[in-house]
Amino acid sequence: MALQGLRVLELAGLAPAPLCGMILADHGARVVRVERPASAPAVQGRGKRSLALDLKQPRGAAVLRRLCRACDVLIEPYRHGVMEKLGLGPEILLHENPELIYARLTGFGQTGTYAKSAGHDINYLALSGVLSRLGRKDENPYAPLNLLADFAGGGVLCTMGIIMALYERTRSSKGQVIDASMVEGTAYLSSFLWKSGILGIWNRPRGENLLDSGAPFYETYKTADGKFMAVGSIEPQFYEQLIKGLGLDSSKLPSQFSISDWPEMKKLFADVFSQKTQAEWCRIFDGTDACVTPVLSIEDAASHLHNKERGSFIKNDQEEISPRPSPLLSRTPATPSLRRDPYIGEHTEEILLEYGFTKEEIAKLHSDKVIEISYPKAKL
Ligand SMILES: C[C@H](CCC[C@@H](C)[C@H]1CC[C@H]2[C@@H]3[C@H](O)C[C@@H]4C[C@H](O)CC[C@]4(C)[C@H]3C[C@H](O)[C@]12C)C(=O)SCCNC(=O)CCNC(=O)[C@H](O)C(C)(C)COP(=O)(O)OP(=O)(O)OC[C@H]1O[C@@H](n2cnc3c(N)ncnc32)[C@H](O)[C@@H]1OP(=O)(O)O
Repeated sequence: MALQGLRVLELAGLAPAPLCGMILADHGARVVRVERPASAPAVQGRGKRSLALDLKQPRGAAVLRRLCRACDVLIEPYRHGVMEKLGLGPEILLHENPELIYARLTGFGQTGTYAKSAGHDINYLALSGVLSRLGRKDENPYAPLNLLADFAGGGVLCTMGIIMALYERTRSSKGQVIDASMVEGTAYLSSFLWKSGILGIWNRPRGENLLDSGAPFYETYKTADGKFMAVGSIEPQFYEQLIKGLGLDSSKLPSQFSISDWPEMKKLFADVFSQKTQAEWCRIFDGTDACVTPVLSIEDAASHLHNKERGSFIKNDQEEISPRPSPLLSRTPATPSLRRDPYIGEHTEEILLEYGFTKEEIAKLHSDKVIEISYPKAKL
């Protein structure tokens, strides 16, 4: 795997940092999740091991410093100032390990008025400018779950930063600090919104444009069985196939880009789509270039023929289904762990031994409650 041998410490965070760590683990990195003792169970722990360590105790922070001397990447997801307060700021850790990649994944970044403020995906999305463009006509802006800022602008772009820093390190033998702000990450991945002004596709109010549910040919429609179809027939040659599949006569319809007719066209399409089930529409549109696909549920996505053929989803030893790592690397593909996510502190001892702690040191840290060791219950 591409990241075989890479040592990563991921300090436990809510959503974005765990995705970042999981991507690295899927590609072979040895990711240790450093968790607060007695904390809530983590998610997105695929392929990781868990170390329960109390960083609030000076000896706990000292343990982390020692681990950082021997690792490649540290991912920290706390507000600016938290790591410094613990004596674990980048100046100290990079001084002790100049090759360390110190990735700071926060909402507002390390500087600026909001740097120390609490926030969540919706706040970062709002401050990036992107939220103002999301939503339907005459409705309030709408955040698409916590996918855009937390995961795309946060977890994924932070992973990219780490990979770029690792690549640069092969030349310089030097680590560096990554300031991954989810506000900026969200804006950056949405560069199209800023850089496509010349196309004139965003100059109407929210929900009245080509790609924001304004156009009848870029929309979802309810089917007779209460499911939905997604329509993305933008180009005229594909739109023509949509009209054909719907059984309509294009000579009797307004032209595709007659914006004033869009609301009426939507009503027409909605009426037609409501007359057949999702399966019936799939039989009509599958194999055509109409750009019409079923809106699958999270549960159904894995069993769709196309996704099955590609093995796009995997099942772990608990029968839990999740997406396979993407993209696919031809020579060094990711081979994600199929084991369940770790319990908090399940690997504390194993990890500390691996990083050079003695059994006596571990026992002392344990009896002083600096670390927590939990053993998985045996299956009887
Ligand atoms: C929309 C998403 C978030 C969705 C997450 C949800 C899935 C979950 C959120 C709440 C969960 C529920 C809740 O916990 C209640 C139940 C608990 C139960 O066990 C399970 C069911 C629950 C219902 C549970 C269910 C789900 O899990 C939830 C619904 C996001 O947007 S995520 C992105 C958030 N933003 C960021 O990550 C940006 C950077 N971070 C921050 O800005 C802040 O961390 C944040 C997120 C605002 C939180 O602020 P907070 O004050 O809590 O933390 P920090 O200021 O960063 O400081 C961290 C403190 O923790 C200390 N610490 C850290 N590690 C250790 C350690 N190993 N040992 C000891 N102490 C540690 C650190 O020293 C800091 O202490 P101080 O505050 O004293 O300095």
